[in-house]
Amino acid sequence: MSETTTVAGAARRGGLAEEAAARDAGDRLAAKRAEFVLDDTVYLDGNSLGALPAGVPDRVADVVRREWGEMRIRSWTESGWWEAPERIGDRIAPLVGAAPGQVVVSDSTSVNVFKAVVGAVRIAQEDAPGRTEVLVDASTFPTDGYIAESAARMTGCTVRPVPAGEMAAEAGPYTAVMLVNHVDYRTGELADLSGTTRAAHRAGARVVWDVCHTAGALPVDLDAHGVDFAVGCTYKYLNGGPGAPAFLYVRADLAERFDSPLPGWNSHVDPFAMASVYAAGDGAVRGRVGTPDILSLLALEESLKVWDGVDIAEVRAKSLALTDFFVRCVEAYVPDGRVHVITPAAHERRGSQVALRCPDAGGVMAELIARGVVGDYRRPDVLRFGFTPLYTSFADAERAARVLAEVLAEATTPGGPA
Ligand SMILES: Cc1ncc(COP(=O)(O)O)c(C=O)c1O
Ligand SMILES: Nc1c(O)cccc1C(=O)C[C@H](N)C(=O)O
Repeated sequence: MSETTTVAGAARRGGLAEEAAARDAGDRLAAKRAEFVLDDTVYLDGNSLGALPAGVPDRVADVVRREWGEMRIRSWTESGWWEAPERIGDRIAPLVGAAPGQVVVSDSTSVNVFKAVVGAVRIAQEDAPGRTEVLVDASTFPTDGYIAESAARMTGCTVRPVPAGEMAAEAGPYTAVMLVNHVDYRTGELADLSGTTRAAHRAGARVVWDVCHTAGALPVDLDAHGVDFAVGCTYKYLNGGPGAPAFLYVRADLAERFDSPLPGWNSHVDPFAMASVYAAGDGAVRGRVGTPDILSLLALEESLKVWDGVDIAEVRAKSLALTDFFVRCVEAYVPDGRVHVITPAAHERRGSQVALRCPDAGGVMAELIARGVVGDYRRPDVLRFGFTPLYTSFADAERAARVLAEVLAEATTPGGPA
């Protein structure tokens, strides 16, 4: 590298580092970072596993020692364990634009995909028995595709993969259900929830949205858009912890018609009647199956306190500013042609991550992690950086791009990291 290039590079870096500092100083969400357990690492993997909210360890210890250790069985009633799936569902509801009573926290996202797809097909076929097609977005997270395939077989349907952007045009008289990922987990592309839902309904079909990558990252507005069913995980932007239970949304006016394919005793109208004949409970309760995972549920409940007083619209504004800024830093620092941004530039088509196509992405990410910048690698050639506005700073974005440029510069040097 010539001396002139080095000087020009330093000036550019200086400008962006100063801009990052100024933006952090004016960031109204900046104080939220102190509510998480973080270190000097630049953590850009909150779209896979959110960071630990600081209140969780003490709360979990209290649940284990006092509620379980001392109160034992009494806690099902006296500590509010039994109602936790609906209570915590109601805490998540405003974050995804749902009125109370429609969200239950239970099981994994995969299991909820099953409940939602079968439930939606049953409703669609009740309305029109000839509907035998399930459209699944072609670049779906794999679990949704696998489960849709099985759900389809069980309901006399077949699955047809269609790109998320073409779903609206592809829905027809045979379509029972469309299962769509709100954000493409690999590229970060945001699907058109409003238009696709409208198109599904125009065609007489039902729609199931997987909002794993948008819940807690941007306004989802499930009620406003008339979504039928939605599922989402709580361990990404909702910071519920590894394996935290997922949620299921069933629109209020469909609740009565939701015929769950997993009608466990917890979803019964009177579970402790221990009746031999099943009678579904009302509202969100219908989404339950068996005994809730109380330790994880209550850890999640504590995690959700970081959202007190937070406006999701403000989170979205910061997410877009962070991702715009990160892309600018990458373009300024990384030598031309070394990476290709595959996340759409248009705000209305972008989630809360930036994905870069890069040869030897696996080796590059390993080196980034070794240098304190944690993103993730998705095979074969994608570097993925998730931006969690509650704890990611503009300085983090600048440092991540700077370290990426260093790693890539060394990779082209004989004996360099990649
Ligand atoms: C879009 C999407 N759906 C589902 C899942 C996972 O589902 P589960 O929580 O059942 O592992 C993930 C991530 O793991 C995901 O990104
Ligand atoms: N759920 C995960 C897990 O149990 C282990 C490792 C990663 C995950 C993920 O969440 C992956 C994530 N859904 C993705 O978008 O790639």
